Amino acid sequence: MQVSELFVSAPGKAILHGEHAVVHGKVALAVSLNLRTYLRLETSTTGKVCINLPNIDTFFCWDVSELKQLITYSHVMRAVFKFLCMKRSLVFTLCFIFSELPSLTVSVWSELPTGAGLGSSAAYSVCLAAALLSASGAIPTPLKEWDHTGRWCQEDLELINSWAFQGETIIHGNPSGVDNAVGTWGGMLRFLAGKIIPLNRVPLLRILLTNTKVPRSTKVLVARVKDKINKFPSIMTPVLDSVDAISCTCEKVLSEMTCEPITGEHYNILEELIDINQHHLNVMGVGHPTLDTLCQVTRTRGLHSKLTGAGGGGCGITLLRPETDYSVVQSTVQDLRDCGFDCWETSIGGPGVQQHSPLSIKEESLEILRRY
Ligand SMILES: Nc1ncnc2c1ncn2[C@@H]1O[C@H](COP(=O)(O)OP(=O)(O)OP(=O)(O)O)[C@@H](O)[C@H]1O
Ligand SMILES: C[C@@](O)(CCO)CC(=O)[O-]
Ligand SMILES: [Mg+2]
Repeated sequence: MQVSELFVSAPGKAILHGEHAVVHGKVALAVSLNLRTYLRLETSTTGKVCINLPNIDTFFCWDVSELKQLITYSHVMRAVFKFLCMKRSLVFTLCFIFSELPSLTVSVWSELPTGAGLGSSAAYSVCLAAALLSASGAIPTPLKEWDHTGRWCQEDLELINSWAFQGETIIHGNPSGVDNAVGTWGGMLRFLAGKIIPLNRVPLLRILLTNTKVPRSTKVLVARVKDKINKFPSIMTPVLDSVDAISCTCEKVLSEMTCEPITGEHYNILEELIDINQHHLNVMGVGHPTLDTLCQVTRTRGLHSKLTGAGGGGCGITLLRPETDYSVVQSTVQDLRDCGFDCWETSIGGPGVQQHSPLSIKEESLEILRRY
């Protein structure tokens, strides 16, 4: 073990276009949010592995000897997978990253709503991968003495991303990898079949985020879409192809907006793409009455919305034009809050996974992380 106390964080994400279709090899455009998950890892001599997840009211503590027995008892892979069902990704990661099971405490605290479409599972998996890889010495800790945050080099980020993908596989079943890629690299990405292209030339977008607060599981929704594709392949394939074309058109428009004067027509196209994609997502069976309400309410204010992430409730995004007046945003937010939703204007493009000094973490988050 290389460290005694380590803090890392990773951002959540919003998918502009391509959710679900991306699982089936189509393009997705996704962007990091300035809402993050924080993780504290502390090595100890207690002979225990403890994990504290206050966001989901889950607290575990196991004797290292108990975990060791389980690992050597049967075939390693089988044991690990049996484990996973009960004890989630931590043990999985521990078994493979460390040659000796270490004694440590991991605490996670997130600003993201859990299970709401903003990539909370990926941010969690990215943090866990980065912290455990660093603690084991597989990658260095990038924080310099005089800095408050540190970022890993490209090669280390690739390793973190690949482990985070394993975490997502446990939580999601069949993830595309787009969420953990955004959690790892941050910024805006084009994602296609595991290929990640950072989009550096994109305009500053104003986005309203709405959480319908309807709980849902990405795993269940991804499986639902797969069933539908298997049942109606000739009907669903064109829908997925159309979503792919929407992502590509959106990417082209965003790129044009950085090299020519932004016009109303650019925004008209972005809005139409949002509307069409929302219809497609309903066709895939991942809509929800609350998401319909979101679209209707924002439409009465001249704004366009779609679900983001896996759908079935959770969060939606609303595109704001640069000229959208503050009073319009305020009234829309109020209308949506009156529907029982959480709603806020958000900034996008936060940095990917990073290591922190305690000084760079908000006091209240630090207090929660050190409480256990
Ligand atoms: N802060 C956290 N602490 C512990 N577990 C978490 C945390 N955040 C996410 N998780 C795990 O991720 C699960 C939610 O993942 P899920 O993929 O369904 O939703 P999401 O990632 O928020 O949305 P989407 O995948 O649509 O972006 C939770 O049930 C929990 O197992
Ligand atoms: C629904 C989905 O496309 C996005 C979830 O944020 C699933 C995935 O890509 O793994
Ligand atoms: Mg998820």
